[in-house]
Amino acid sequence: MDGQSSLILSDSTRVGTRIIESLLPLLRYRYFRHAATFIITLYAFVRFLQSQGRKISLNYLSASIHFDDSHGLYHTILSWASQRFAKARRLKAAPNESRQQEEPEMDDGTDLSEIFHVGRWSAKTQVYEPFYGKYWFLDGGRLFLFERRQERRTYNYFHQGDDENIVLSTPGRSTEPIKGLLKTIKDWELEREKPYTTVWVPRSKDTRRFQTWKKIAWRRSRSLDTVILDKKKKDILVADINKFIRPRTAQWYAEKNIPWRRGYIFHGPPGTGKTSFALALAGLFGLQIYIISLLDPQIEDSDLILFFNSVPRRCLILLEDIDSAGLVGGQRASNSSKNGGGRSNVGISDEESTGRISLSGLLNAIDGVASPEGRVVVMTTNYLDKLDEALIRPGRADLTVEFTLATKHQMRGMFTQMYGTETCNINELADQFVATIPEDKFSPAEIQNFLIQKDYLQAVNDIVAWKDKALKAKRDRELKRQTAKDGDGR
Ligand SMILES: Nc1ncnc2c1ncn2[C@@H]1O[C@H](COP(=O)(O)OP(=O)(O)OP(=O)(O)O)[C@@H](O)[C@H]1O
Repeated sequence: MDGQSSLILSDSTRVGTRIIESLLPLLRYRYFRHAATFIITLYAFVRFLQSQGRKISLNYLSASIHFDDSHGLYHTILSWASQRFAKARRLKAAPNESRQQEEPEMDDGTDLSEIFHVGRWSAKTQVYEPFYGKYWFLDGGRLFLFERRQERRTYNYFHQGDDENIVLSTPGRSTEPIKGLLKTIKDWELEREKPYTTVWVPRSKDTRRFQTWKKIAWRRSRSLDTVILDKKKKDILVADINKFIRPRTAQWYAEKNIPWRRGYIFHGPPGTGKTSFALALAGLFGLQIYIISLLDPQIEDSDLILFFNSVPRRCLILLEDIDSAGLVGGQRASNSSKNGGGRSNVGISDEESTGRISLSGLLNAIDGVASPEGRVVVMTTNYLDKLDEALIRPGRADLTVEFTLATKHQMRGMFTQMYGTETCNINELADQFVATIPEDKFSPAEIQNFLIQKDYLQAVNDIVAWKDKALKAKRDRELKRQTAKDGDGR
């Protein structure tokens, strides 16, 4: 420490000591002591009255609606509040990875040859939410309170976690004004350029006691136009869901005593758009998506029933790659293993199997008595012919939709979609592009992967070389597979 700073320190110590010394005589006066005690007591009393008054007014003189974070509207309200209280003094940096918010459309400031540093960029594009606490505001001349709370939950001896909820309150005894506010918030959400889809997956086994599902994403809905399919197939499915989810249909099912449920099977090679189409359908109809992986070792038959029973009334349940879950041929995995067939995850024995789902367990969950009405189940598979008849019978799978390797129509659509905004003769270039690639050889995912690396001229110029190389690679892989199979057979 240099001489100057030690001088300042000793000066301030001396001043402090002098103040205390000058106050000491005052404390000797009785009246002063009484006055000080009175002021402190009065202050504590006023604070007590204030807090009690607040409690009484919130509990008895106000109406409120609570939303926990598993509620479909939770993120809509939070997102609305983030805009409304953007200037609040205490904000919380939104966990971008879980919210999957829209990326701010700002220039990243670097050209393609420079290294783009995600950390530096994301520091500039951080999204904020109101911090936990209370926020009073006026809407339509009425006073409201938005409260964001965090509550510690003990799931079991080893596991604790934080659950969040939002409470909207208003003075008075009726919740109607809050419902009116919620309508405003919903309209605000609808008026946003593109709607969002909420994606849920099951919580881990230890934390399922209080809530079954965990939100993993809240993302912009994929537009149906971006999944390029045969128009007829698309129209049939869209019309089917559109009819199914209407209240009138629900009533009809109830009158006829038929369970109001719908199931679809999407089958086809990998990368042909099965998952993308399911997501786009959910976005189109405003359905939340619940994804169940039958390969999850933490999922047993009883869990499946719990999952199906705890989804909301109208939603889309996505059961992906249903053929790879040990359900092939209606038997547990062990049988296919003993027969030596199938892919590795199918061909595991019961003892080795980490998956604990049986076909009957899955069928029970789908048809369960307590399974909610109005849900749409989409099952995806690469191998329709390997599925058990029981799974694909009408009632469980009402429509079966085939997804094929890219047709000329699809390749054309993908090309125009990729470069449609460029100033070029898009139709002519698309014709040129499509003329060079054979149909039914590449998946739309492969075509997409090629296109995203090129501009429109490169795409047209490089497609022949790419096609030859890709076809050769496919032939080589097939040859290797065949040789390995022949070797095993010997
Ligand atoms: N028909 C299509 N139209 C537009 N894009 C497509 C189409 N099919 C696939 N894609 C693109 O390919 C990628 C993979 O698609 P997706 O995951 O939907 O395929 P999938 O059939 O579900 O594959 P898998 O059977 O391996 O699960 C996505 O990025 C998607 O945009």
